[in-house]
Amino acid sequence: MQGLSENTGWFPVVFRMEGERVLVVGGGNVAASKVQLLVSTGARVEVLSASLCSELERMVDKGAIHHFAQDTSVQDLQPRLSGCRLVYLATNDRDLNQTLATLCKAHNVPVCAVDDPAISTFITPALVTRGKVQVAISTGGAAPVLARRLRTMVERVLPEGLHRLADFMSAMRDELRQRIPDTSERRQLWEHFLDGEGARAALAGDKAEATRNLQELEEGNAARGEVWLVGAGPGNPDLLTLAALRLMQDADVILYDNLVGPEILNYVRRDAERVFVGKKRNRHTLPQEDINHELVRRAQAGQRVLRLKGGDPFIFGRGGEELETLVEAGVPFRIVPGISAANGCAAYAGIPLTHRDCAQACLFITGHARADGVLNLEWETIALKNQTVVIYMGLTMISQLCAQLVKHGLPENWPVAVVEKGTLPEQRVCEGTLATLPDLVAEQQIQSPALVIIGEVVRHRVISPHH
Ligand SMILES: C[C@@]1(CC(=O)O)C2=NC(=C\c3[nH]c(c(CCC(=O)O)c3CC(=O)O)Cc3[nH]c(c(CC(=O)O)c3CCC(=O)O)/C=C3\N/C(=C\2)[C@@H](CCC(=O)O)[C@]3(C)CC(=O)O)/[C@H]1CCC(=O)O
Ligand SMILES: NC(=O)c1ccc[n+]([C@@H]2O[C@H](COP(=O)([O-])OP(=O)(O)OC[C@H]3O[C@@H](n4cnc5c(N)ncnc54)[C@H](O)[C@@H]3O)[C@@H](O)[C@H]2O)c1
Repeated sequence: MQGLSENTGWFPVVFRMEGERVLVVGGGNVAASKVQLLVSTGARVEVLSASLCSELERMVDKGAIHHFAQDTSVQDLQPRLSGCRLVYLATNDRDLNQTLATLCKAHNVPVCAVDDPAISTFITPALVTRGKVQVAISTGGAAPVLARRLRTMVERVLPEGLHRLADFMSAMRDELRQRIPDTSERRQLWEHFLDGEGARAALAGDKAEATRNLQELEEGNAARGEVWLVGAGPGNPDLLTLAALRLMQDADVILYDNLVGPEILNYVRRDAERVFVGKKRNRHTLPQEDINHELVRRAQAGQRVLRLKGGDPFIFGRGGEELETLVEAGVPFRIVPGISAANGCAAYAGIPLTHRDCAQACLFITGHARADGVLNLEWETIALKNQTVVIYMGLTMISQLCAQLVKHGLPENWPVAVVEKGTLPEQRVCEGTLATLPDLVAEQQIQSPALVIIGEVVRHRVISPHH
């Protein structure tokens, strides 16, 4: 299914730990780091180890944990397992950890051997905590240091008062549930709240202002749909804008084309409805008029509709036509530009689109032919030196294109490149000339989506030694 990532084998859930018994075997620094996390959940922690590091000793002295001063064998552990929620094996004895893990599994008690994810039935994620808000980061045991680095990054972006915001929302939830029984209406209200002044007030601890703002939103809360026309860029999710990402997380429904791949759709809110509206050359799944109509219909029903387009909506994206319909119907909209294929492919192929030595201009052209198969272009203005020509959707007409440019005055050895699946890991670049390219494309079986770049800048192509 599109949008689902591959099988990870691990599933993060959030367990209620208050008052639960947890055993930790081992008394070193690693045991201490797990014990600290566990104690902060309200779990009853029992540590089994002959020796304790100073931190664990301090916790025993404070009465925060129970200590059984014994080196642990199967016989010692077995009678303690009943009624036990989790077991950590944190000794420095790999064989022992393995034997004890087998015992725990036989008794169906979840176990983490800190030196061996392969025999563990659970592992500990890196955690960022702001009151009730917890962000858990796991690499499935692959790279704990990476998990730790990501934790630092998340720490930096989460706002300081997040716990206050969560507490405020929690406190208002019951009331709101009674006043607004409809779930999707309630969710929309919360999202408007989070976008605005109310959330800022709650973060800063100003409950009165936050309450006032929420009330205002509620009073003016006739469900109001809108359409967001968003460019998703050339394919690589690294090239999404922050605005695109935010709207992808907020939308109720998304209408997307072929050029928006699963890599991008992965970033759309999980429970948003997804509508594929197709669009491959000459094979529209939904005709453009139906798409326009669908956008209006859904917005008028109160949905926040994300119209997600490959590249930029205003560059060969028919975004203009969709907006005209919205304006006629009085539907509010927002436009978010995307990185167009020309920019993305040029950068990822290392071809500068302009260059002081040879190109002072750059033309973007669509290579989409008329129904009779003829390319109807202003060849005199295209077949010029000192400029770069970028052709979108030019692959099927490549022979005609090259022939016309030679016929209108460009030399046969004029450089041309085709970038297939630009910006994605599978990207291929095929370089040739107006004379050789059509055969090269056929030989190398270049497929769409592909972008054609014509001009001397192709000779200035640069490739980083690290790639
Ligand atoms: C997230 C964090 C939580 C925590 O510890 O609370 C955590 N490890 C952290 C740090 C860390 N761990 C290690 C180093 C030293 C560098 C290195 O050696 O690589 C550092 C860095 C440091 O300390 O800075 C060594 C190490 N760790 C494991 C092995 C065994 C192995 O992989 O085979 C070895 C090799 C031992 C050796 O060879 O001697 C195994 C596990 N470590 C996990 C979690 C689980 C997987 C989580 C995931 O990725 O999903 C898992 C499977 C089991 C578990 O512990 O539950 C915590 C971040 C703390 C934070 O938030 O700052
Ligand atoms: N998961 C992680 O986050 C992580 C991080 C670093 C290291 N490690 C691994 O975790 C292991 C423990 O690391 P550490 O730094 O805490 O080691 P450590 O040597 O400081 O501590 C080992 C502890 O285990 C105790 N122990 C030994 N045999 C025991 C037994 N039979 N019963 C009860 N306790 C026993 C020792 O008394 C000691 O307190 C290491 O082998 C290392 O490979 C895991």
